[in-house]
Amino acid sequence: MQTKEFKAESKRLLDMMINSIYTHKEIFLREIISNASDAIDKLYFKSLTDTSVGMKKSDFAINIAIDKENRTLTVSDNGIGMTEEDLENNLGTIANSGSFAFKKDNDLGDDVDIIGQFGVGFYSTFMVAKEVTVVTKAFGSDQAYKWTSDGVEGYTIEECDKPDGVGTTITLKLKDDTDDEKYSTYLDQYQIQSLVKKYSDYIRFPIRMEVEHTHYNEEGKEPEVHKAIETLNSMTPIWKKNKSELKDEDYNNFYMEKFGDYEPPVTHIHSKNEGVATYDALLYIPARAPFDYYSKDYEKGLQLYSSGVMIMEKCADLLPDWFSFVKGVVDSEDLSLNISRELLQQDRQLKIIAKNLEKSIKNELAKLLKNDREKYEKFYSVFGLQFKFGIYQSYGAANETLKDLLMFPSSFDGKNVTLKEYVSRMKEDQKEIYYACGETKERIEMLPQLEKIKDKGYEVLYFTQDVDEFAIKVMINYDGKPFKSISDADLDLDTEEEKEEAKKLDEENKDMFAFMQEAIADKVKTVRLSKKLKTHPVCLSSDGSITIEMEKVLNAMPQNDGNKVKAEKALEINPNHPIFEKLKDLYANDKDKLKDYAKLLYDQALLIEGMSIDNPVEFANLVCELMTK
Ligand SMILES: Nc1ncnc2c1ncn2[C@@H]1O[C@H](COP(=O)(O)OP(=O)(O)OP(=O)(O)O)[C@@H](O)[C@H]1O
Repeated sequence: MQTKEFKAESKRLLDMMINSIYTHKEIFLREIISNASDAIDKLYFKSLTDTSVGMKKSDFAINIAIDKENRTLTVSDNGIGMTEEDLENNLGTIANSGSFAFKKDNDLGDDVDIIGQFGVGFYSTFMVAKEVTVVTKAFGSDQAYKWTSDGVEGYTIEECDKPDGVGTTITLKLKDDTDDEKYSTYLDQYQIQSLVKKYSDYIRFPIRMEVEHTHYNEEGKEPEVHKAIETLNSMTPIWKKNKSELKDEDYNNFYMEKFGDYEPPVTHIHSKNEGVATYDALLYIPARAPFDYYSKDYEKGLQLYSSGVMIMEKCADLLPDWFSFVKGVVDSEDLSLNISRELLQQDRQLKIIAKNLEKSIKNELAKLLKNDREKYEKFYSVFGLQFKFGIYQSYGAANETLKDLLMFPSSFDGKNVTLKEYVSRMKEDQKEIYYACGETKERIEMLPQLEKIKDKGYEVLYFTQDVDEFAIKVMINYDGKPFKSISDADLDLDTEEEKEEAKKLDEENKDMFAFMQEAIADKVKTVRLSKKLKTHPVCLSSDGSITIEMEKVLNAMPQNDGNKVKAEKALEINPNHPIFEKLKDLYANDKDKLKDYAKLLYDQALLIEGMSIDNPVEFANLVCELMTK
């Protein structure tokens, strides 16, 4: 049996490389700058053991030059350079990475950081250039070579002069502009400056370019143009620095510049991790939500760097939805990059990093809540809603992370209370966590059911956001204490004696309640005596799993049009209110009128709950009738 090697049609392969790997043409600059940085790192590494290199770290640099007239963009480095053989092997062979081999063969240490690994990045230049020329002189060689290619037909190598010594100069002759693609954008100084900032800001050697500045003097006078060589990259990322070197101001300035916010963040988290996953992270909790935060246009994610090169602008997998407001950067050398560096391969490392980050964010927020309540509450008023959505949408998976970050206004003093605080001050005989739903605190305060429960000294959480009740239905309980709506049928507030009494009264008036229920049979399932009302005449309560508040929210959703959800409602009558005697009287003497009363009381109860009544005209007529009789 004979083993044969696969053959590749190199022209087609090159075409595929150039045109199908990358989605953004602009990354070509990142790729050639990364190559220049690798070449410098190689020579720098050599200089550590070989004095004949004769260069200090500060002598190394990458230079960019724009020539608008000739439509060329040039990137040069004073790195290790390439021999004729290197040119054949590295630029003439697709998927051969001299850099990867170098990394494998040498024990590089912390000071050298090789980026290249796939042996394809260089070919991305052909996305924007119709011809690429590489002039290079390898360290230790007297001869320089020129490699030229159009990226289609092949390449040529010839001897040449390179007066500026060891290193490599790559010149791209840009393609002609078309209607769809303006390649001349890469001849624009600002575009190049911004691409370097975007992708290569943390390349550890200076990237320099001659930059023009126009100065506008007095009116009427010609503006002056100044030219100067400037370093375009910041080189050391702030997250690589030691925390002790940095002040809050440094962190805040970096945040505002990088993420375009005009307000400093609430807080930052700077972590350096080694072990199962090695990474540096610098995260920020913003003080305000971007305008599109609560819309589907908002994209969550952290900026992802690998070896100082920006890989992804918004890596969504690094943040759970409930912390989608967090901004920041993660830098890791451990990631398995996809060949284009635009995507990650399914990565276990990434999952570990994401889990760690989630924990750090949670801990930081818990710390803020503990140490600076005012600041936390301000933050919570902006982003707290996201936690509730998080619990609801994750079907409870986020409970553990988020339960102690939640807070709700309290019936005690109207101030926010956490669930932990609520439980810690529950009355001795209290078994459940009470809550009441309504549009505003003020509306909830008016709910008739609230009175008796407050009299008992129990605290009630006020739910004013639509998602509140949905979220706690998913949570079911906190610390073993179940949540209970004050509109629930079985609010167990009475003593045994009171219960006995109520049962008797219910029994005695069974027929009357049944009669009333019949009058409003399409609206309520039961009419019964209330055990939770104190001074108010009536209230509604729900018997099934859908509460009245949920009915309100679900039916308000546009997609629910025509398919209305209905809570199983009960109309409850206060036996201590004079209306009860009146009802009994009507049941004995004027049953027709009792029917009207049932309708009116039901509508009243709806209004108190903040719901609209089905037939306002009928309601108004009935009231008028009563007034005029
Ligand atoms: N400026 C340069 N100086 C010296 N050698 C270079 C230079 N540019 C490219 N090379 C050599 O050419 C090889 C191929 O470069 P290419 O950009 O295609 O791939 P890479 O950088 O190795 O990997 P990746 O695809 O991950 O970027 C490099 O590994 C390096 O050996």
